[in-house]
Amino acid sequence: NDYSGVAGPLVPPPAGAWRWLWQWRETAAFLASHGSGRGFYHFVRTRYLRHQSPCFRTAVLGRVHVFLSASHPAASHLLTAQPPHFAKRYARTAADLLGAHSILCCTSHAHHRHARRALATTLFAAPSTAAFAAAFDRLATDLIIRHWTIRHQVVVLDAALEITYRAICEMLVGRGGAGRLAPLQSDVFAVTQAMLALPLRWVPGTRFRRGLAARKRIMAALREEMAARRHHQHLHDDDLLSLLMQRRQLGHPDALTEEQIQDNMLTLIIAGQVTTATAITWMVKYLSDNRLIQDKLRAEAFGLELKGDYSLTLQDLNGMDYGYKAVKESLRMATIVSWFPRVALKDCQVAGFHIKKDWIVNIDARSLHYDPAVFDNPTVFDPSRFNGEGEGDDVKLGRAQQQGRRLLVFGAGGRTCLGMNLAKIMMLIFLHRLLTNFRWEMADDDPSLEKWAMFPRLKNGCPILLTPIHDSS
Ligand code: HEM
Repeated sequence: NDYSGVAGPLVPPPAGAWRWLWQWRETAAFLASHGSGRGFYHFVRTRYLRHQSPCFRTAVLGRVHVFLSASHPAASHLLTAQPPHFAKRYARTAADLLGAHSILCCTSHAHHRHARRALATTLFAAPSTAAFAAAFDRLATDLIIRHWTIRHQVVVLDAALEITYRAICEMLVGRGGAGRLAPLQSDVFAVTQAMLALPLRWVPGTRFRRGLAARKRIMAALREEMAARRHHQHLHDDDLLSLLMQRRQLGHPDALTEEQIQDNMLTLIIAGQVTTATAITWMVKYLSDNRLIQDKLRAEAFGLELKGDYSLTLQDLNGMDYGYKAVKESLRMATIVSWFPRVALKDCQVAGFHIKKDWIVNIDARSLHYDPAVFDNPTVFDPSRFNGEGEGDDVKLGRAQQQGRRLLVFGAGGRTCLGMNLAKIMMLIFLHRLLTNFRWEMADDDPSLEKWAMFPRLKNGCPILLTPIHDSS
């Protein structure tokens, strides 16, 4: 699918009454691919093939959607230049579930800038990143060394969801507050599941209604936590909630309101937990399919010569050169967030295509990550494609540099993922602890994807058979 540079016509839909039929069929095909084991991207791939263009038009649930391959230069312009006539747009259901103030959903550039500055300056300061790595290492060690040692078979996705949830909650509300959020993991899951559901808010028992009810319980818990902190004047420095509440008390220019804080706490959990757990799961799967790479990574991990009951630091993670490449390659192959939606605020041209006001342009990262013109042998898991990426100069880019720079796993421009360093830290730590304690292989090779999942993931959750290192070496 090398479509870069090609600007074919944006095939118009049939006219008149046939258009309704076409819209209905497109929606039905989209929902059918979601509800099948092939995953929702099947819908997109088949349309690229049909239209033989980097851009095609479809209609889902009454909205016109344009898919634009991120291989096309116009796509990176849309992401990085953030032209004022485009705004980020998730489905209405996402805004209902995450809240009107969620950084993921706010469409106004000014509101977004304010929320992003408030969150980025508090959350991602260097000391909090080191503390986060230490907390995640404690959780991963507890899981892999203490719990997995007595098991022969484990399901990676379940375990990864559990520890990413706990790590993110601890970062947001501290270890004490995480106790209040711990019982709400199933509610967070219900909100995630509802994000792609049909918005049947008045029909009892629907996924969307369950998601809204779950959001209410999470918001109530966050309100209680904030009230308790205010009551006891209990605003420590070391978690995000305290920092945001302090700023509010002090009237800081980057302060968020109570509602903005609550919506964004939920957003960070949703944006960070399932994405990272899914990425960890795919990484484990790719490495069970590529045992030589698994062994090479293990050699690097043992070569770090960390002694005794060590805890991993950011400096240790910096030494995991091949590990880092494996993380990047897993992210490329899995492309957890397949496309990034933007809405046109007026009629305009994109890559020679006429786009009308209110159409959604989805910038498709997956087609870029599997484009052979950009990534050599894109269906092969090969961390060494990034060898030599940090070397050379900008004028004459080597192939590895080109491949590294075109990666779009965390988006680009002003809406780039706020948690990308945290996600990479979690993946590297998990990888290191698994490699240094076990060899593993898949216990069930069924490639089917989970139906109706927000991000593509294996239906079986990636069950693996573990062999402790000291038994097999
Ligand atoms: C492997 C894991 C992750 C992946 C693949 C991922 C991917 C992405 C992508 C592609 C975007 C941009 C979407 C767009 O432009 O439309 C994004 C945005 C975002 N991500 Fe992540 N993410 C991950 C983990 C995390 C974590 C751990 C957090 C925080 C705890 C997080 C918080 C956010 C936030 C707040 C945004 C919105 C940024 C904005 O709009 O300014 N993500 N993520």
